[in-house]
Order: sequence, then C-alpha cells, then structure tokens
Amino acid sequence: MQNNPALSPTFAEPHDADALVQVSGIGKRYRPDGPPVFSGVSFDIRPGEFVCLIGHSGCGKSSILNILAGLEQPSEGGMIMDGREITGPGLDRGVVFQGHALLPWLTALQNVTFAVRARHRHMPRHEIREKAEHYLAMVGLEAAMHKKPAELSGGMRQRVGIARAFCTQPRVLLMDEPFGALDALTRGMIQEELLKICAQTQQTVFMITHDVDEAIFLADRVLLMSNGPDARLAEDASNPLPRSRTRETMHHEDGFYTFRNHLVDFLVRRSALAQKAATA
Ligand SMILES: Nc1ncnc2c1ncn2[C@@H]1O[C@H](COP(=O)(O)OP(=O)(O)OP(=O)(O)O)[C@@H](O)[C@H]1O
Repeated sequence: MQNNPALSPTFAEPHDADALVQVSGIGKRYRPDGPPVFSGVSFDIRPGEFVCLIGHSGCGKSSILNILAGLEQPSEGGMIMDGREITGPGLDRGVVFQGHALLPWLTALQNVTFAVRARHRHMPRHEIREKAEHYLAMVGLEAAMHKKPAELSGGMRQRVGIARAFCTQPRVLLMDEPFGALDALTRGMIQEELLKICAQTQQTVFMITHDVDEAIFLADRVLLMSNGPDARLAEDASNPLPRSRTRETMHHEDGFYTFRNHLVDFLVRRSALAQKAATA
C-alpha cells in the first residue's frame, strides 16, 4: 500500500484478511455543488469470488467499476488490491464493457494477441499465439478467429472481448453489463461459458448487471446499491445456491425463490427505503 495519509483512517476499517480487493469508504462527487452520486461504499472481494453489483440506473455502478479499473478517482476513500493501493489503470485488472471495444482493423485473433503481447512483453511469438488461440477456443470461436469484428455477430464480438480480457490473466476481471446488448439465447450461452471458464481458472470477477437471474446464476455474492443520489451499498447478499447450479435447473434448488424474491424486493421496494434512511 502506498503511504497516503489521507486514506489511512478508511483503511483502518475491518476487512477480510484473505481479501484480494479491499474497497474502503469510497464516494464519488462529479459536481462540487451537488450531492455525491454515492458515498461510504466498502466491500471486499476474495480470490476466486464472482461478485455482482445490482442497483437502479444512476446509483453509480459504472462509476464504482471505473474506480476499481483505475479509470476514475474516488472523491473519498480508496482501494487496495494485493496489498497495494489502486491509483490508476493496470494490467492486473481486465475490463469488459458492454460495447466490445475491439480494434476493427484487426481479426479476432489479432485483437487477442495484441492484448497478450501488451501483458507479456517478452513472451515468444508462438507462445502468444498459442495463448490467444487457447482463449478464443474457450469461448467457442476456433472457427471465427481470422474474421474481423465487422464479420462477427454481436455475441461473437462480445466473446472476443471476453477472451481478450481472460487471456491477459488479470487478477480481477471487471465487467460492466457485458451481455446487456445480446439476445436471450446468446446471453445464456455466454453466461454458461463464462461460469465454466471461471471454475477452470479460479478467475476473480466483479460484474455489474441489471438482471437478477443473471446475478443468481453467476454470482457467489450480490452487492445491492440503494437508489441515488447519495446511494449506499445497502446489502451484501451471499448466494445460497450450490456452485454446481445450471441455468436449466437452478430454479429447482432449495432457496432459489427465497433468494430471488429477496433481490427483486430490494429493487422494487427496499432500494428506495434504504436511500431515504441513509440520507434522512
Ligand atoms: N464522467 C461523468 N461526469 C459527470 N457525471 C457523471 C459522469 N459519469 C457518471 N456521471 C453521473 O453519475 C451518476 C451515476 O452514473 P453511473 O453511470 O455510474 O450509474 P449506473 O448506476 O452505472 O447507471 P446505469 O445503470 O444507468 O448504467 C449519473 O447521474 C451520471 O450522470
């Protein structure tokens, strides 16, 4: 951790000793004369955990993800990852946005090798290529790796984006509604692939979603934000379903409907009450 006296009081908060990421009392204010978008947000992410963040539009979810990515600075509080303060972007964090953000003049394979090369500057060319091919195969794109983004469907482009993020083997993968623009069928398929890859690689993930069922399928923990302005992290809900769940059968698992109702009730009712209580 860098020696930043301004942050020391917040970092004194209790955190899980095993946490990979420790977020301490972060807040964001874009306009000095207005209320903060959110404040006092603290949570931990343990290694290998899949954490989803849910909340109504405008409560600051993307701002939190951008702060974790180092693309934005918090107005208050701070974060530690692997014992060091996050102060800017780094290759230890891979980011997948809703728009795939691929380089349009490169093929799928070249887009992925570009990322591997940036991460592993001294890796031999053939190893870079093998790595890129491996991750493209993992997301089911063996046959399409020589196509350019314009020749791929939206779902395929998003999968290239996921392969690109995974292949750099970031300590944490940050995803901002990565499947928001996809049709339900493609979305389901990619969710399953993602869960499989995460299980194989023990990848740590922080993901924003609006979709309660997506969160229940993917997440070990669901963080619930109250409504903005001055939103807070209102609840930290552990997923009671076994990790072996599948999309087809998860609604038969004990606790599925109780957990789902809990999340839906938060979004429909408690998120507004939590905001009133926090700002009263
Ligand atoms: N760069 C910025 N400059 C000024 N205001 C911003 C900036 N980025 C976000 N905001 C404002 O901060 C608030 C939260 O935005 P943010 O995108 O973080 O919310 P969100 O919860 O991710 O919303 P959504 O679910 O609609 O994507 C909004 O009122 C937004 O207008």
